[in-house]
Amino acid sequence: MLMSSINVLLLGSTGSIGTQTLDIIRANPDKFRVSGLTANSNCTLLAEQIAEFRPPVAVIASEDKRAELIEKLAGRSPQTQILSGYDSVVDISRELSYDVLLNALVGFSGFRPTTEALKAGRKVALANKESLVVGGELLQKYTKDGISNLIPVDSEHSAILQCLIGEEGNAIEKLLITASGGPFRTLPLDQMAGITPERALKHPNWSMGAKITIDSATMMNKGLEIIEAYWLYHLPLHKIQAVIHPQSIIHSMVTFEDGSTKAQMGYPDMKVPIQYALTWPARIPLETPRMDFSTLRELTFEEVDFARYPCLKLALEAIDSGGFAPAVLNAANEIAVHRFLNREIPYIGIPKIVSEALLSVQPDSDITMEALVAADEETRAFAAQLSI
Ligand SMILES: NC(=O)C1=CN([C@@H]2O[C@H](COP(=O)(O)OP(=O)(O)OC[C@H]3O[C@@H](n4cnc5c(N)ncnc54)[C@H](OP(=O)(O)O)[C@@H]3O)[C@@H](O)[C@H]2O)C=CC1
Ligand SMILES: CC(=O)[C@@H](O)[C@H](O)COP(=O)(O)O
Ligand SMILES: [Mn+2]
Repeated sequence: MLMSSINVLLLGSTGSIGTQTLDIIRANPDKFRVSGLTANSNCTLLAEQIAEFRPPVAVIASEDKRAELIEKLAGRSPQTQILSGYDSVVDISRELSYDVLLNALVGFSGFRPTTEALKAGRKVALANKESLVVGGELLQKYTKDGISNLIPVDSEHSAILQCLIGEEGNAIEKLLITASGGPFRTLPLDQMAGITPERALKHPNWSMGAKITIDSATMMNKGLEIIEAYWLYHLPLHKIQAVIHPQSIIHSMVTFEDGSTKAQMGYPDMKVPIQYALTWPARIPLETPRMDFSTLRELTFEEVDFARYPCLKLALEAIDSGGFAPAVLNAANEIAVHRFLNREIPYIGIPKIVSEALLSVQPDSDITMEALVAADEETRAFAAQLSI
């Protein structure tokens, strides 16, 4: 039972996770308050959200959208301080008064806010898996005992967290991270070159932002999630395995040393892990379809074929190499996905760019936030000019 309301700073409020988080907050006005909202450039939706939730602070990261935001808001929430610029997103993560920061930014843009919040001893509910991919090693310094101040929103990592309740002190033999396999799980390999952005953006089970939807198709998403699990749950890599489960009903599983395997299930709905991350370790009611086992026909599983999903292999190699390799992997992937969506490169160009970047960009310094930012920039420049 929650005793008092939870003040949420929501970064990326206009995105897929951001809007679903606001649905949860709207449904529970006595349990949650909004401390701050941020968007990149969608000032129309941000203005509506500010008018509805009346937060003390809101940030539009694109400086040139500030005037438009204020015009659209038309004085509907005079108590909200309007800031602009990406640095303001980082600053409020460190300085604002709130109980939990929900990081629903996409890509590298989430890394600095997560780092600053954790460094300042704040609690972070993390959807932005890229924060841990880029900076897992650095962030270890700022996380307390395990995940008490860093709570996963990602459905697989939430599933693992739920499986681990009551298992303190019991050794884990394996984490099984489920993957849908994306829209091209059964496509003949010789047809991969012709995949269009429209087809790749049709995820079989989940409705999500564009970047993660392409990552799901290539299974880079599962690679990022294995790295995320590595830093969250502190297990050697050989104990973290991806398994294809096309129905996305089992969100992940944990096998213990006595051979018992726990699985967390539910129809695909991100509101479940978002709400759980906000209220953890408590649960509160949520209106979402309940599992109906009388209509559930099959739960199937397949091994991952690296020839079909080379991005997953690259991600495993990057975390095995350590150092800056995961940051290079992430930056190159972001640029490659962007170029694919812009029709500059074919679908099969995505792993080519990532692989070239991993071979070519090799920063050599201590891992600090500044060095990771520099590695990200260097890799982006490299990946943007690579001809495929
Ligand atoms: N969607 C899902 O179901 C799931 C998502 N995740 C993870 O959650 C994160 C968010 O994903 P998703 O909601 O799908 O992404 P979306 O693209 O839908 O939303 C991204 C949000 O971040 C803002 N944003 C984008 N770039 C910047 C930037 N450079 N500076 C500041 N703000 C920025 C966007 O603002 P604007 O709208 O103005 O562009 C938007 O509010 C990702 O890390 C993803 O991997 C994990 C599991 C499931
Ligand atoms: C909902 C969620 O957590 C996504 O990360 C999802 O897992 C993507 O689906 P894939 O299993 O296809 O990567
Ligand atoms: Mn996931």
